[in-house]
Amino acid sequence: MAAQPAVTVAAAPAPPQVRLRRELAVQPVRLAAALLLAVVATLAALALPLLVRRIVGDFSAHRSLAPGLLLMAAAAVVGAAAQALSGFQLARVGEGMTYRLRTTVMAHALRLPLPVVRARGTGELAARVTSDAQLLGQVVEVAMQLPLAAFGVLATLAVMVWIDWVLTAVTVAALAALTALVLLITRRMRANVTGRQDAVGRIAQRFTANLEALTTIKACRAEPLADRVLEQDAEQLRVVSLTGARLGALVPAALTLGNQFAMIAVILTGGARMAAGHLQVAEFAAFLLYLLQTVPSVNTLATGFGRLQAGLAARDRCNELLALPQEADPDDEVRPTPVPVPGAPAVVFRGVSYTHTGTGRPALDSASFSIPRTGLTAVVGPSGAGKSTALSLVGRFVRPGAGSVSILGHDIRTWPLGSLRARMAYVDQEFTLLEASARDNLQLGRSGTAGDGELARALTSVGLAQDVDRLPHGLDTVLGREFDLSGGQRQRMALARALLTGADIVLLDEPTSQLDGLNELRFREIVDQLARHSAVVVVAHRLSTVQHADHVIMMNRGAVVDAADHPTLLARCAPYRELVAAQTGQVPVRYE
Ligand SMILES: Nc1ncnc2c1ncn2[C@@H]1O[C@H](COP(=O)(O)OP(=O)(O)OP(=O)(O)O)[C@@H](O)[C@H]1O
Repeated sequence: MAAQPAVTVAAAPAPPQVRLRRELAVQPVRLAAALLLAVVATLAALALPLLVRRIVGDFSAHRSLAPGLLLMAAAAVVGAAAQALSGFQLARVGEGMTYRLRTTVMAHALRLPLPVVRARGTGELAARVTSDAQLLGQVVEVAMQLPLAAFGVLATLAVMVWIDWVLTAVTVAALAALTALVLLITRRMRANVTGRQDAVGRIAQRFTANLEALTTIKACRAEPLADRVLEQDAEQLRVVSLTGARLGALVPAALTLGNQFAMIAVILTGGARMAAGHLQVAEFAAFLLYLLQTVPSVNTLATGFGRLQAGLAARDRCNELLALPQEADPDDEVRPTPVPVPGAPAVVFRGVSYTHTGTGRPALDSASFSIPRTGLTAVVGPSGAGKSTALSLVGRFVRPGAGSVSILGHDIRTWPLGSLRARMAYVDQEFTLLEASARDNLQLGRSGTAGDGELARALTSVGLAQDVDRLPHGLDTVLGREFDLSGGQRQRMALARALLTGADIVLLDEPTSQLDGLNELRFREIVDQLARHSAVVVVAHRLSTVQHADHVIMMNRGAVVDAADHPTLLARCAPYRELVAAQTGQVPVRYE
């Protein structure tokens, strides 16, 4: 066997965090067009009160109103068209960013280590790509609207200064008080949105978990219990949302109040100035129109800050997920793929320990064993002995806390993850199928596509050819929803998948649990076929499988008790004898 290299592998780097400025710069042309159109819309809106002033002047001077009216209509139409086009461009930029964010977060989540995904929960992770991504998408619109609204307000104020600086000073004083109030409210909104999104994640997680366990819930009549727990989550979400709604409701109230104060102050001051002869009626009318025109921009500024805070809170939640390291090593892409050492065992465990997150007791405790390059190896032992955990370590779904694992003569850490898994086929306890066609499910894990003949041979080997033929679209039937397979059929489908991969190491976790007598016989034939060229490792409870194995590893409480062939273990290993006796109904198992 090759000497074990000293390997130090850092955790994989996370993908880049979501940075709004960088995201906005991805579509510069579209963004520039949106900005330009928005400026046109603002300028058109600014022209309207000036045109009103001109029309009032024309009216007093008995001049024709037609040119002024025509100009006004043209400014209104151009402004409206520019506003609509700008909004659409912004929406496209926003949707583009949401798409990138969703795909990045989903791709990252799929590459996280299994224990991390389990600890987080599927529903909670799903909430990040649904509700958080949506909140973040609206930030683009807001990020553009805020400077434009600020530009609109400033440009309007400049024209207002030109008309009457005293009235403008009164307006600015009223608006400043309003802005301070709104900023105070929106600052508190960000923390509230984080709390609300956390609560959305919790409810999504619990609901998903309950749907996945729906058969058990129904069978145990546990619907009321599930209702109660879900109601608690919904109540938490309601309470945190109410706090947000309270803050949100304060913003329009503050806006209305501020606008009304500004209007009253301007009317009083304007009346006094007109009485003193410092202001004309036409100027005052134009000023009032400008004041009214600032209202939507000020509203946009105030509500935009709130939406921005919500988007930033969602960004922080997505970034928190993106910061979690992936399971692959950083240099996986460039690392050379090791060549299997001739004659080296398929798998070697040397003093391997592993403790599942959150549990105090190691599931594997200094376990050492070796699995030959070909043949059938059965891993046996009482429930909770650590058999499935050992398989997870071989597939590098988890990494050892101590000790080392070698695959085909090389430390497992030297294998790029993709190359390592390409050498293995793994059939888990749930015989999972993807929501995809039977054809795609069969070819999962295979490097090239298989022809119909090869697929048919694999299906015949596992006794599934007729069942697949009976599906409405044969191999092209999408499995998982209305057309599903029975537990035993799924199990055989997973075996057919293992057959088609041509892997060096085939890991089978309790593969016969749902097979009838005939199919168990078939299973043995398939395993014999596989074991001629591969190392087949079976976590087995059935004596029939164990007796048949070339090599048996007996485990208990995370340790390897003994390893040899079946007759040798029967002769020298008392716990193994007890296990076999229990299988044949002779004596109960007494390990603990
Ligand atoms: N995802 C997990 N999180 C926490 N603890 C776990 C997890 N999976 C297994 N364990 C614990 O690790 C120990 C070994 O479990 P493992 O599934 O490896 O045993 P096993 O021998 O395969 O059992 P069985 O024959 O019942 O499937 C058990 O004590 C179990 O409770």
